[in-house]
Amino acid sequence: MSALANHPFAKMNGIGNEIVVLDLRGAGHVVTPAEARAIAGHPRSRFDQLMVLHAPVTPGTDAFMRIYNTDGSESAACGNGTRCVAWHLMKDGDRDSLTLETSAGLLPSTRVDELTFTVDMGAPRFGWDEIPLAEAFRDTRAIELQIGPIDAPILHSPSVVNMGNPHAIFWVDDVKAYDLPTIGPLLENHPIFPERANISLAAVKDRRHLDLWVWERGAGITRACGSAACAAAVAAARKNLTDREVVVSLPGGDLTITWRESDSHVLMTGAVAFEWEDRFPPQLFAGAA
Ligand SMILES: N[C@@H](CCC[C@H](N)C(=O)O)C(=O)O
Repeated sequence: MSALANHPFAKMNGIGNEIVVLDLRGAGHVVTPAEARAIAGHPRSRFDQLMVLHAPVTPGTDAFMRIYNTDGSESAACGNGTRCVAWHLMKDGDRDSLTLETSAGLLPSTRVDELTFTVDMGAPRFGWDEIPLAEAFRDTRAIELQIGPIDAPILHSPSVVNMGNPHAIFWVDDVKAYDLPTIGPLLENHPIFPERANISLAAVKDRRHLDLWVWERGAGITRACGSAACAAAVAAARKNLTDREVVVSLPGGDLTITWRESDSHVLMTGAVAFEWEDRFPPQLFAGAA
């Protein structure tokens, strides 16, 4: 029988980004891509990201997280899921801060109020080989990439940012004027992105406000993506379109993003919601190794 049979999980969301939190600290089991897909396929445990907690690796941290997309692939960053994990680990105690870790680094997380958390998402990276891109670009504020007819591109010149995961941000006037469900997978899998990419459409409303719509690598259209909000905020500030603190409005709600001058770290603040707790039915994993 699978180690996950009858295991409890929490269904949550971070401004509409669907999250399942699975606490495997001490269990010694690593979720396989097939198990992640099986969990995503059940209505009670449907997710955009599955946040799996393992025993801490770095001394002084509280948990190491593995993050799975709907298609079973892994990511090293998920802003909305990290806030959900922070809630899960702080809900019954008297602590107001903790530090989580992924393969991309440490994520200090602080409670603002009962359902609002700030996560230090670390420093963005802008080198073409850090995104990563398949070929060298000197200026990652606007790379030479376009889709559509050569003389009348539909989308072109995205900014690219690594926030622990790869992001491309296309600048538009109205995020809903484009068919992102069709365009998103073409760009996610474009050969310029050897590890695929999360694809955002961003509209600058004023120097302190962005609209954002995201096609997520491995998950598709979601109601919110925290790392994309961070990536878009720093990309906009790098182009001097906005200040270093902005509100990013996504279909599921707002995140406040601050790109701190002192150490270049990006702070993401937003709400989480608890939906339910349940246990995985044993038959869910039949055939999923
Ligand atoms: N929704 C997340 C990002 C999830 C990871 C992404 N799909 C990837 O593969 O990098 C967020 O809130 O940051």
